[in-house]
Amino acid sequence: MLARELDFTFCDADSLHPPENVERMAAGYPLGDVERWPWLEAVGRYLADSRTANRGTVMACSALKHSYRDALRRHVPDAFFVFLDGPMSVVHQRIDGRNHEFMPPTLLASQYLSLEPLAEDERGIRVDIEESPVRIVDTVRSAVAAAAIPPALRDR
Ligand SMILES: Nc1ncnc2c1ncn2[C@@H]1O[C@H](COP(=O)(O)OP(=O)(O)O)[C@@H](O)[C@H]1O
Ligand SMILES: O=C(O)[C@H](O)[C@@H](O)[C@H](O)[C@H](O)COP(=O)(O)O
Repeated sequence: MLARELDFTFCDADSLHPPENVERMAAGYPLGDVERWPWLEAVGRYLADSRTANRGTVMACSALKHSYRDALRRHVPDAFFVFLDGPMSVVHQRIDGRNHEFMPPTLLASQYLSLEPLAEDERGIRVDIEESPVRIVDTVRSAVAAAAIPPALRDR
């Protein structure tokens, strides 16, 4: 939805996991840093290639830790992160009600344990997942547009 509004391409980072990561998650085991680094590199490369092709991309990605986002920023330094924030109970309810190719709902708790919210020094925005999708897209679109204005020209 956001990609459509921005006229960007969309990619789900789930599609960039190597098969062994997919097998691991499907078997109910959480990934660790070791398994995530090659995946994050693939995500970063995808974003850098999009940039080279002058194409904006919305990447749906569980870039849970600051260090993971640093890895992505090494490929695309001005990446804008949208932190979809909300209580675990809400996410639990939602993923219980969906069909996912490989992620069992039992892995959710470990995702929250790894989660590091966006820090002050990170380019991006936090949005509340209990808002409607339309409202979230609107908020993000405005934030992306505002972030595109050079700091020296803001608030004039
Ligand atoms: N803002 C929202 N309000 C209500 N339901 C939502 C919202 N965002 C996502 N959902 C629902 O939550 C479920 C999980 O969403 P999904 O897009 O699969 O999440 P993920 O970000 O983990 O890929 C889906 O059924 C989706 O329709
Ligand atoms: O780093 C990880 O542990 C995985 O990337 C993991 O986060 C998985 O990809 C998603 O949780 C499942 O995909 P959804 O984003 O669709 O829930």
